[in-house]
Amino acid sequence: MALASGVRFAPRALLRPWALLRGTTLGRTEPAAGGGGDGARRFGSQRVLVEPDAASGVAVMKLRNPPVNALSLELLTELVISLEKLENDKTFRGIILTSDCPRVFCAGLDLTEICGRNPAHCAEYWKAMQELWLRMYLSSLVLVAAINGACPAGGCIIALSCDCRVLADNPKYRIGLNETLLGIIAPFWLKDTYVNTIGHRASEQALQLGSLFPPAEALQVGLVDQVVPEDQVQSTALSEMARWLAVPDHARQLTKNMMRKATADRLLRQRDADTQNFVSFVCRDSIQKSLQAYLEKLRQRKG
Ligand SMILES: CCCCC/C=C\C/C=C\CCC/C=C/C(=O)SCCNC(=O)CCNC(=O)[C@H](O)C(C)(C)COP(=O)(O)OP(=O)(O)OC[C@H]1O[C@@H](n2cnc3c(N)ncnc32)[C@H](O)[C@@H]1OP(=O)(O)O
Repeated sequence: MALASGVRFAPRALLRPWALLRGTTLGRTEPAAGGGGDGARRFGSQRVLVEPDAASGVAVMKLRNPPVNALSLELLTELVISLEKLENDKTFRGIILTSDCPRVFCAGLDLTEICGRNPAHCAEYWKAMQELWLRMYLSSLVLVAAINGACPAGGCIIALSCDCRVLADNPKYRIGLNETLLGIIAPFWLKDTYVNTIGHRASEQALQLGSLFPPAEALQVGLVDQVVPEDQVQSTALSEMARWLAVPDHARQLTKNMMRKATADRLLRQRDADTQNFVSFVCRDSIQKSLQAYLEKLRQRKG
């Protein structure tokens, strides 16, 4: 998206996301329940529901990839497209990102995308993950995460790439980077994002231990900005949004860029190497075995 200064803020898509979406309903516009004019029309895709409010310049973007909003390739792609659509529409200044699935904000990487898949698929998947993070982390819009459910690993990545996080006060809604407990490692750009948010020492501990923080601890460590009763998450996210939108866009955007560019540039400089590392790492037999065992444990845990 172009800034007043002419600086291009978010990187252009290096993927061709449209190719994945043939036959889906992306771009369809339908009236919101009880809605009338353009400002109340929904658009979106199969897995991302967008409720735009032109009057306030704020859109609510809901993840709806049941049962747990695992980040499938399709969900990643649809998120990038929906974000780009709102960024290109000058009506919008902010997005509230939340979940349409009960009790889960986002379960992180869709493990079925990297278990038993060939290296080419894993590479395509990881590039889509990088793309979403880059776009969200550098978005010129204000992004507020209204976290209304569990938020582990890749879910936490999504939340961390927003400007502000509001978490529902439910002890089951834990947030953090638990990768080590699955036998995998957070990539450097995710580690950097963690450090930027909660500091070096807290990240060092939390990353090694794979800590998933319950709400009070997440607030204490600075992983989220507010913890509120579940029925107040949306209204609090809107109040936060108003606070951020009270600042002139150009000043806020340039400041955001100043704070985040170095972290994003580090990935942009070594995107291919990061992809190769990811692929060779997750395709190792030992890693495949631990991911399979973890998935199996998740499946058996049911009921
Ligand atoms: C030295 C070189 C280094 C190079 C480094 C390079 C790269 C680094 C490599 C990797 C970095 C990756 C970074 C990110 C990683 C991730 O995100 S991994 C995913 C982590 N996610 C989790 O651990 C969460 C797992 N899920 C849960 O804990 C729970 O499901 C829940 C989210 C708390 C929700 O609980 P509940 O409502 O009770 O739902 P169920 O557990 O019953 O689950 C319902 C079904 O959903 C399936 N499922 C859950 N999570 C996932 C998932 N992440 N992927 C795919 N599927 C998932 C679950 O199996 C159930 O399926 P069935 O209905 O039984 O079929």
